[in-house]
Amino acid sequence: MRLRPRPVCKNGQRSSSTLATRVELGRLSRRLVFTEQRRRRGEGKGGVTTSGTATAGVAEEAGCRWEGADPTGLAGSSGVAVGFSSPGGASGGGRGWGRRRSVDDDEWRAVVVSRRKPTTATTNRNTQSPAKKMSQKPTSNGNGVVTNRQQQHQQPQQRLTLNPNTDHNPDSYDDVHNLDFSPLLFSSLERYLPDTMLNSSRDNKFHFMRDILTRYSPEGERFRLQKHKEYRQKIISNYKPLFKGLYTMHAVNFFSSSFLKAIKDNSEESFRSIISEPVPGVYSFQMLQPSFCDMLMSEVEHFERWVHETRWRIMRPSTMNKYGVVLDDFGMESMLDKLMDDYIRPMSKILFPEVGGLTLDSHHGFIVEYGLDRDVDLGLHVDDAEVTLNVCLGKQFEGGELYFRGIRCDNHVNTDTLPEEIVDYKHIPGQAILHRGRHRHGARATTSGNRLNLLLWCRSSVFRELKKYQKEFSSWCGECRREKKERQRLSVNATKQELMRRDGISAS
Ligand SMILES: O=C(O)CCC(=O)C(=O)O
Ligand SMILES: [Fe+2]
Repeated sequence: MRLRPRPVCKNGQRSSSTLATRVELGRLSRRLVFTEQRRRRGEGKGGVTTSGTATAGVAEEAGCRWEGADPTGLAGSSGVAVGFSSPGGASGGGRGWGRRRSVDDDEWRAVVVSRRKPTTATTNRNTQSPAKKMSQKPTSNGNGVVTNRQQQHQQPQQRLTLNPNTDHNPDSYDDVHNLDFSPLLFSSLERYLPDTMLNSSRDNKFHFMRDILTRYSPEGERFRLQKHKEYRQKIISNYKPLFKGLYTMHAVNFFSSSFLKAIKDNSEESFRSIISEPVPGVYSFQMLQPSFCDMLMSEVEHFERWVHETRWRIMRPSTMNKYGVVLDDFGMESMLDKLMDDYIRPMSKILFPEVGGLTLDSHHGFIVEYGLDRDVDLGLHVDDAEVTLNVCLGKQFEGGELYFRGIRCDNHVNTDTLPEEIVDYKHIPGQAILHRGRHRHGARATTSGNRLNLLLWCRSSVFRELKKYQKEFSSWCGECRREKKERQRLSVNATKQELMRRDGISAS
């Protein structure tokens, strides 16, 4: 009857330009600089430990869920989960949670599986990312001598300064894809560059900072990230999409007009005008056009056929899914990034501000497939996400209802469910739901036909970083709120008793 925390995965970082993010990244940069100073003084364990904390804070985490063979060859010898905790004690425990095979709703059995995802591998098939270009192309050093950039960027002393240069206006790295670290972290770190570097080219600064940051990311983790990146790139360069139009965002072809209008209006009122709340904290709205749903399902079928014919070994969305595919792995990552940035974040900002709804900056996008000849059901679990988008694509099916069991923080994920928290939701093709990842849920058996759903787990690295410092109480956790109320009740009672006792004393 217990869920165990699932260590989380790392992924590339998407930027968000909120003030909170900037402040937070500023703080992380300072921590990184401090650690760098300690490392130079020979204190601590050579950067790995604390650096992990600094970079882990801004690195996104992905719930890469595996089934069966591990195509990257990185799985533990048992073939089961390889758990990762972020270095520096910033363990992922409780951020992502085990998934789940359950016989009935009340059975909480978690399978702890996790895999680090690669960092933002770009999915653009034709263009090489600026980061890649930066790292590969030999360039002129300005004296007409062509040098290898790697050498060019190797500075005799790779040091950051202790105090930031607050007058310096940092460059933006938002357009540099394929980064292992957040573009914001680079902007933030720029103020700590030595004076000689401050006015150097963006390319130079980028390499200088990346070399420093890389020292803080453990080698094993970098290896895993690299392997996953290669895995993704291999698929993308071999698989020929059926519908190319699905791989870039074409909003008018994808979304229903009511959804488009609400997003365009971009106000609380416009969002509330299209949503209903079938379960408290779960928002439902018409989202996808039937033609888009059909195309996406055909694309998935086409991909699965290609996998079968080529005997390609792919990663399933999770250990609990024998079927289903990770859309990010075969070219849809940038389209889904856009879906999160331009459509889901604006809504989450209004609906889920307290769990990082306004700073969502990375995602894990996949398709789940249910039916008697596919996965049948899904046990009770929480997602490795701050906000989850779940859209039913079709086809015809019976069963497959979602059941919800209340929102819980890490500390309370296994606590009892109150009667009012027990609510079911029936999927309708084209219809989306948006809920907190920490809203405990599962799916009942699909008893006939096939059900395919699009899932987008959206994450906020800022929220995750901040959460580390706020372990005591989560305003959004049902159990935390109950405990707080109980504490207040006890305190009021104690005060009353004390007053009565004093009254009694003075009366005698
Ligand atoms: O089957 C569904 O609709 C829910 C899937 C889900 O919760 C998940 O994959 O995390
Ligand atoms: Fe889920």
